Amino acid sequence: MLFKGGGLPHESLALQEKLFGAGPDYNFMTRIERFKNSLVRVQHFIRCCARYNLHDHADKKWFEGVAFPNEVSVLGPHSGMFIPTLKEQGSEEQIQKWVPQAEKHQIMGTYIQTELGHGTFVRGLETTATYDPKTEEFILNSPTLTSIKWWPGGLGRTCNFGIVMALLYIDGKNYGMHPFVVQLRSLKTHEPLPGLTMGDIGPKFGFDTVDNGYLQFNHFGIPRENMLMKYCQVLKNGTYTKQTRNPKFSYGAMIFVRSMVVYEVAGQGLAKACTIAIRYSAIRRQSELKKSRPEPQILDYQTQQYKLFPLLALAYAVWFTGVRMKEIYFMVNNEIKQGHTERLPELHAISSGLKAFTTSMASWGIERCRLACGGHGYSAASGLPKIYVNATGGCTYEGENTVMLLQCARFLMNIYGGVKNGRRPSGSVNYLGERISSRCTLTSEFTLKSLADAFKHRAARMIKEASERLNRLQASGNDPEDSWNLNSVVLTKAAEAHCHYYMVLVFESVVESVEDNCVKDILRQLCQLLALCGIQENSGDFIQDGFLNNDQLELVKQKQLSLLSEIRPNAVLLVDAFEFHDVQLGSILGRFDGNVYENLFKWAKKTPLNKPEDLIHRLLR
Ligand SMILES: CCCCCCCCC/C=C/C(=O)SCCNC(=O)CCNC(=O)[C@H](O)C(C)(C)COP(=O)(O)OP(=O)(O)OC[C@H]1O[C@@H](n2cnc3c(N)ncnc32)[C@H](O)[C@@H]1OP(=O)(O)O
Ligand SMILES: Cc1cc2nc3c(=O)[nH]c(=O)nc-3n(C[C@H](O)[C@H](O)[C@H](O)COP(=O)(O)OP(=O)(O)OC[C@H]3O[C@@H](n4cnc5c(N)ncnc54)[C@H](O)[C@@H]3O)c2cc1C
Repeated sequence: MLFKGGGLPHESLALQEKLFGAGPDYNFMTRIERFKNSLVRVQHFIRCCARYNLHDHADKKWFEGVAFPNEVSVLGPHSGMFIPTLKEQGSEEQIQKWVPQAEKHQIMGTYIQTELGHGTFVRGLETTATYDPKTEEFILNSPTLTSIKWWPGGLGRTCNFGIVMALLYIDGKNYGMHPFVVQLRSLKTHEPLPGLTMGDIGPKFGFDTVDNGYLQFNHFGIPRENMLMKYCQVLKNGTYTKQTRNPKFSYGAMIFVRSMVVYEVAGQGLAKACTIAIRYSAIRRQSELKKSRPEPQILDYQTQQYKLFPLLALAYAVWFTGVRMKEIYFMVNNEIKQGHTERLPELHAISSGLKAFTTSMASWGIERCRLACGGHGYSAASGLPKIYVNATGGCTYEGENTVMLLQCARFLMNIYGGVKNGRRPSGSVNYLGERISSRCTLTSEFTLKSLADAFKHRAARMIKEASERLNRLQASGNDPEDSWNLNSVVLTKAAEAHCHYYMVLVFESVVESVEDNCVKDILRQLCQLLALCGIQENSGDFIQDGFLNNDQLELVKQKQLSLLSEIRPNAVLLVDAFEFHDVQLGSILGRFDGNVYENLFKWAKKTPLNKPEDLIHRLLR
């Protein structure tokens, strides 16, 4: 790749230094300043991509990580949702009409689905698009207060286009949710078009650099050609035609982002937090390990290793799983483009499950990294608060995690039910076709195969028991909906167990694929630690059916603790291997040069509160 490893053109780094280092620091800005500063960088980013002929996706992603460290810019919804939806849901003519303009940033778009009153329940969304054959227009309207579009990124002030998800009505009949391309603002004045009320929804937990906004339609007309018509069409006379049986094709944008979130949000966020916490733990000396000996690196305390090394293993696991999730998405998406939709249900399930599982684990892990860094971890200078608020949004957007796990569970129940009726499962659920062996193959050697088999056993057992409990609830007189709700905690745990097994399996396959024996051994240690911690933290799942006994759990704990000291010598190298540039990390604690104290002091002295002309200073005189 052109830039991987910091070959960024000097001026961009200078800009970054100015914007992030020498110039006004992100942490010292107000929300409005952060938003405006982000727009300056968006313009610079777009110019640099043109100037350096940056087209490779990985290069642009790397450069984005430098230009927008641990933050989402308006390019997120534009490139991550608006353009992919045009490409996936638009007809050839529509793609030709809008994609070139969007890719040249002549129009900036977002994905407008969520409303004040509904986010999870897409079928409950209320915005309407009523076809008028006389004018050959769709009339978009927000019929209620709760139907006001709410949350879309870039909607508040920036974007002048959007893909609006609305209920299609023709002759009074509701055809369900469909995507519509809507121009929101004048391309000359940037003012909202007549019939639209728009604005920013106000300060949030994070995402300061994105103007998440609201949009209210007041009988707003758009041309018939603006409904994305790859899979279904509305003819001039109002006739509705469709080329697919699957009504969920209009949900495609969500699968795409969920599939990307695993690597881009969970993987990157946790890997950065581990880099900061482990580098800092190698710098920080504190307390006394041995009488009259110098203060040790805090990374030499077993408790510090116990906090951080399982997270390092998890960061590698989520990173590898995110890479695999992207591969699967593009593979299945290509199949769908050729008309083979058989694997769409599995893609929906695994992307929903892994998005939920990995963003939850990453949020928990990033916070644990902060806690391991003492007071300086609590400072904005650590970069950890910004990494946290950016990553944890992923637990909510693109489908709240609980709801996503239930979607995954729904697929698992369908598959398990099919197995009982003689259907052979394949892909990520092929193990559900195997007989569940109750014999545990775990030995003190803890081979990756035996560890993966333990997680396979746990997932298969929990899915089987969730299915049986669902049947019992129905057999005892509950209707299917109540039975599902009364079983939903068990169902989410079965989905988590499935995702956990999938992640261990991916990690095992990566380790086995490594040729260099030294690297293989180190990655094997991380994979073992990931699995052993998973067993330890969910031991109830492994002993409930007698699969593991207390003696084996004791062996698990001993091996887990011995791995900590085995990993210690390579810990810093393992985070350096993520190759984050200091600008991407945005952390004084995690600086590659380790020069923490001097830069922490310099940074603090720059804080606006220390400016002599500052108001408080005058008040204190
Ligand atoms: C990168 C870095 C970024 C970084 C930048 C990120 C910036 C933030 C961007 C954020 C953008 C957003 O949040 S955009 C808004 C995101 N919103 C959401 O994700 C809403 C979440 N809710 C939903 O997706 C839906 O409501 C869902 C929960 C799936 C339920 O949908 P329905 O009620 O229509 O469907 P159900 O009745 O549950 O299921 C009916 C069948 O349809 C199937 N089904 C459901 N959804 C399906 C789907 N998408 N594809 C295929 N099939 C699907 C089910 O498996 C069932 O199959 P059978 O079992 O075989 O019948
Ligand atoms: C940072 C950020 C960026 C966003 N960007 C966009 C965007 O660009 N475009 C866009 O359209 N939207 C966007 N969203 C909105 C996002 O998609 C919704 O917030 C999300 O889908 C959840 O819907 P909701 O907020 O209405 O929560 P609700 O659906 O009201 O859920 C609230 C809680 O209720 C519970 N719950 C809900 N349904 C169920 C169920 N079926 N079973 C069990 N429990 C349930 C869950 O605990 C859930 O957390 C963004 C949100 C955030 C936070």
